[in-house]
Parts: sequence; structure tokens; C-alpha cells
Amino acid sequence: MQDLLSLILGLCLPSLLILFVHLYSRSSRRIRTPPGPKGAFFTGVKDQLTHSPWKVYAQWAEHYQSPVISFWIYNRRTVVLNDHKSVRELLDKRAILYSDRPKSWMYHELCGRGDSVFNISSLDPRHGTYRRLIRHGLSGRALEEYHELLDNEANIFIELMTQKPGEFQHHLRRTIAAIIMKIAYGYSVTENNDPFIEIAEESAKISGWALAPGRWLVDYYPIVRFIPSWFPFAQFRRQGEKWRKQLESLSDVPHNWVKKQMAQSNSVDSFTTRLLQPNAHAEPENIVKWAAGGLYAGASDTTVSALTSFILLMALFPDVQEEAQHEITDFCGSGRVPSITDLHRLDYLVALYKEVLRYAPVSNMALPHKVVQDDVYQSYRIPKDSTVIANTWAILHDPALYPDPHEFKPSRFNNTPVISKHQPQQGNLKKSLCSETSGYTLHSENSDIELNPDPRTYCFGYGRRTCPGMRLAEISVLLIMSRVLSKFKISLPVGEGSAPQVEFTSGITSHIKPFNIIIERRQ
Ligand code: HEM
Repeated sequence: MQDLLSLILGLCLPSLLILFVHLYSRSSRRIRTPPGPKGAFFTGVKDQLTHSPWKVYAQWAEHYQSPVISFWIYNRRTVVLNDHKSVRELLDKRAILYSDRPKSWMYHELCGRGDSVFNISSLDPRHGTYRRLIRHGLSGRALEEYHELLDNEANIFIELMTQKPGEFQHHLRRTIAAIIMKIAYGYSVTENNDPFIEIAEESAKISGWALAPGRWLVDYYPIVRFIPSWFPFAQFRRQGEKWRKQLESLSDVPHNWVKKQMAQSNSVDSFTTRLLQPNAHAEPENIVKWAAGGLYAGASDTTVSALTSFILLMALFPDVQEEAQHEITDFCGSGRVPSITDLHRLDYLVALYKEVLRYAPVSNMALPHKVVQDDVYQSYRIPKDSTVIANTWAILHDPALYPDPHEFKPSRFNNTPVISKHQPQQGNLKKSLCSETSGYTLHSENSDIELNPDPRTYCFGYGRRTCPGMRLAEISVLLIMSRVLSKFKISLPVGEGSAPQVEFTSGITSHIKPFNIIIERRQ
């Protein structure tokens, strides 16, 4: 009898186990994905994201009463995180799962840029190597060696501004390029039309076209990449091949220049020369080339965007400008400008820097991440391979975090952190639908919230993709801000009627659209 029982159990138990696993996996698959719009049959929501997608996402989050939303763009599942809580929980705490990048077949494969710092998979060991090299090359200690360079370039910038203040954006581009070219390659930028800057800008332009979201069908239906390039509808393949050759030769130019200088014993110490030195720590050449290439690509447009916003906002907010100027004069006395080591002792200047980053985020949605396995967040399933976007703009304009989010108020960062008990009410969610004046608020449950958290913890991205150039960006921006405030008065032209509306460009890096301002030398 006992034998029969153990036989039955022996046969049934494995079957029961299989049945249980099957039912469990089916039920776990039944957990809903986050809510969101259905979109069109073939293209999904692609056509609804023409301008300022971060605002559209925030509106959808309100509409669906959920900070985490999802939808399809063509056949790609996209999940958008619209509040600080989901971003912290998923992108930072579960960084190991959420730090991959979605594949752009056009840019990564056809144009051959998949190995760049920005695009490489987080699962590829080279990603860790790139980041280690950049972190080390831009560490606090390494940056101290660049203080003289930064100081000289800031002085040249002030000189150029004095001569042609109307061309401030051009001067900013030149200055940031000069700093990063010297750090990456030991290369000194010439005054105008520098060939290396033109090459780098050309690469950036091509990259922008190749990465344009929704433009290339191959990004969503990779099977079409097998269409031969002579085929009438394969224009994308011919374009990809052309760009691949261009991008390859463009990225080789500065690298080969350094090698030639080293061979002739003419090289200036730089990120690249240090890593190519034939010693025990030398890195494979290809790794060094990609890592150095990431420095220019990461630093140029972003830093210029932050500084352009600063200059334009000073024209709109003269009281803020005066307060920052008083602080500098009180600290330095008249005639002296702040040195790099003074910068972090100027509390209002640092608060102004944070408010510029919050009010006009350089990167409204960071760069897209990808989740590498199925995951569950609160009651939602986040399917493997979903593209995951952090809506940094929505977080930095959330009135529950930053009261009066559409006001430009550096003083919000002068106080010690305040904790508030945030109690959302159903009615508020609808009312606050991210209009420019009301702001956006969406929290799924009552929670303690630190008011006015440091925006740098959002502006520079998340998890294992957090910007490795944050420290260099901060010193460069604070230094140029302090010099501009010391030397110039920025204002709106008189008699032009009402103040201009602040509008932003759409794109990976967002810029305030320029308007007329007057820049005069201070006495
Ligand atoms: C105000 C200036 C800057 C801002 C706002 C900024 C912001 C960002 C953001 C949002 C990301 C994407 C993070 C993510 O995907 O979660 C990023 C990535 C990156 N940034 Fe910056 N950045 C700035 C300056 C710089 C500078 C000066 C450098 C280098 C010298 C740099 C190098 C990079 C690199 C290499 C990456 C790619 C990291 C990766 O994919 O692993 N950035 N940055």
C-alpha cells in the first residue's frame, strides 16, 4: 500500500509542480503593463510625439492617473517614468536591470556606432571599462591639473564677449570645445573655423539625423536591414553606409593626430596620451579612441545649452542677476574675479546653477534606457527589452517637489532641505495638468517628500548611465557664470514691449530658443 502511495506521489508531484509553475507564470503574465494610449495599428503613438514629448508624457500620466505609463512606438514597448519615486526605484536602485540602451539599428549597426560610450550595451564589459577610464580621467584630482586651462579659456571667452557680445553662443561653443579638445587630445583650438571642431560638429550633426526617433523603419523592424542596398526602397541602407564611412573617418582624425604627435615626441599630456603610453596600464587602442570620442560628444552641446540658458535667463530676471553680482563683489572685493577654488563658496551662485539646470533642463528625458529582464513595479509588469524613459522635465517641474515650478527662483536652493507630508487629492491630479502656470503633480500614495531636492541628482541621468562628466560640467559652467556676472550686465532691449516667452527646442539636448538681449561691459 505504502509502495503504491509513493508511486502515485512520485508520478503526480512533478506534474503538479509543472502545472503550478505554468499557472504561476500565466498569472504573472496577466499582471498588467502600465496604462497608456493605444495609438495607431502600425505606428503606435509615434505621430502624437511631434514636439516636447516630455509634456505629452506628463499629460498622459495625469490622464491615466499613473506616474508610470506605457505605449507602443511601432513595435517597441516604451515605458515612461514620470515621477521621482519610480525613477529612483527602477533606474537607480535596480540599475543592474535598467542601464542597457535600446538598439538603434540605423545608428548602432548601419552607421557602426554601437560601440560608442553612449550606445554600448551595459552588459558588455567594455561599458564598465569606458566609464572607469572617463571617471578616472575626470576625477577631482585629475581636474585640478586642468584649472589653469579652464582659467585661460574663461579669460579668452570674456575677451571675445567684450569684442562681439552679440555672438555669445558662438563664443560659448568655441570655449567648451577648446576645453574638451585639450583635455581629450592635448589639442589647442585655433580662434575661428578650427578644423577639429568642424569635424566634431559634422559628426554630431550626422549622429542627430541617424538617431532621429521614429525616422528609420529599420530601428523598429530590423528585418528590413537585409534588403540589399541596390534595392529601390533601400535608400536607408545607402545612407547608412555613407554615414558609416564619414563617421569612421571623422572619429579617426583627432586620434590619429595624437598618435602622430606622440611618434614625433611632440604630444601634450592628455586623456588619450596617458592611456596610450606603452606601460602596464595601457588600454587597447580602440577602447581609448571610443572613450576620448565620448568626451567631446558628451561635453559640447550639453554644457553650451546650460550656459546659453543662464545668459538668456539673466536678461529675463535682473533681480537674480544683481543678487549674484552682489555676492561676488562682497566675496572678492572690487576688481578681482572668483577663482576656481572660490566657486563652491559662493552659495547663491551654486543655487543659481541648480535653478538653471532645473528650470531649463539640458536633457529633458536623459537618454533612453532598456530593461534587460521582465520586472514588476508596484502592480505593473515591465516587460523585458522595453525602452525605459525618465521624464526628467516632469520631475523637475513637479509642484510637490518644487513649489511654483514655473518660477525661476534660485533662492529655493539656499535653504536646508524641507520635508513635507505630501497628500495628493484626486481632484488635484486633473487640475494640475501640466500647463505652464499650474505645474504637474502625480504621486500614487502619501509620502514624505524632500522639498527642492538637488536637481543635479536628476539632470545628469540615472543608474549605471549617470553622466561621468558631471564634475567637469559643473566647474566649467560655474566658472563661466561667475566671470560673466563679474564683467557684464545682461538685459532685454528697451521698448520691445512684453518680455519674450521662454521656448525650448525639442531634441536629445534641449536649448532655450534665442531672443534679443543686450550684453554690456560693467564698469
Ligand atoms: C551641463 C552639462 C551636462 C549635462 C546636463 C549632461 C547630462 C547627461 C545625461 C542626462 C546623460 C545620459 C544619462 C542617462 O542615460 O541616464 C549623459 C551621459 C553622458 N555624458 Fe553628460 N552631461 C553634461 C556634460 C558632460 C560632460 C562635460 C562630459 C564629458 C566630458 C559628459 C559625458 C557624458 C558621457 C560619456 C555620457 C554617456 C554615459 C553612458 O552612456 O554610460 N557629459 N550626460
